[in-house]
Amino acid sequence: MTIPSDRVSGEDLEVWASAAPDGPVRRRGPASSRTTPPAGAAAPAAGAPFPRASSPARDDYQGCFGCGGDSPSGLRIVETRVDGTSVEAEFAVRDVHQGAPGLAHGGLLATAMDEVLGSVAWRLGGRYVTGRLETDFLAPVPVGATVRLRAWCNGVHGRKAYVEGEGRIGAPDGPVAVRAAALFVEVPEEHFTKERLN
Ligand SMILES: CCCCCCCC(=O)SCCNC(=O)CCNC(=O)[C@H](O)C(C)(C)COP(=O)(O)OP(=O)(O)OC[C@H]1O[C@@H](n2cnc3c(N)ncnc32)[C@H](O)[C@@H]1OP(=O)(O)O
Repeated sequence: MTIPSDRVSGEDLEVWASAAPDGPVRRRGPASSRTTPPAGAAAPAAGAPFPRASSPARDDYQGCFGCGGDSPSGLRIVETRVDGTSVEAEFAVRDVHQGAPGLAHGGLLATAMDEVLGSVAWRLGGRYVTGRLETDFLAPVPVGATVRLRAWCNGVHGRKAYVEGEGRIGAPDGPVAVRAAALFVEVPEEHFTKERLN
């Protein structure tokens, strides 16, 4: 078997400078250039409130798999703290979220990151959709665990918002299980109506 030359080893775990509220975070390699703000991107002012106090996408629709209360097997993510630079949220991993027996499915952890990163994007003031989502899975998450999520914006450039976040097991300072960096793209209202089939 040929091992790909770009395979990431444990030694490649590096400190990646970011606007994380607690300073640089550790990733398996840097976020790609597609999720890193370009030179000239507007950086959110430290400590300033988000332009939008809440996210209409969350408040107005309970059918969302990530945050809605009407989705029986949904993640039911609840936001626990919002300040000018970050959003914190959490959800409990249930049996219906399993991949391997007793462990959360990775795709659902990516969904959770999409949700909390998206909440940050919507608080920037526009209507945003995920264009690209990069996810690092760092530790398995057992069923029954609470995943503590946190996300923040690294910069805005035109229609593009660069958002990053992490999910920790059990407590806000618990082991990091998942990290994500994403590019959100601002879209007009018609985006949400023109493709609807019913
Ligand atoms: C509280 C709310 C929580 C919500 C959480 C959930 C969020 C979601 O999951 S949204 C659903 C999943 N996402 C989608 O369905 C989006 C589907 N994709 C689309 O509609 C389009 O491809 C869309 C809107 C992303 C971009 O299309 P379009 O509007 O034509 O813009 P386009 O010109 O292609 O791209 C705009 C810019 O973004 C860049 N871009 C777009 N996609 C990507 C990508 N995947 N990677 C890198 N750059 C990208 C383009 O290069 C372009 O950059 P520049 O302005 O510098 O030239």
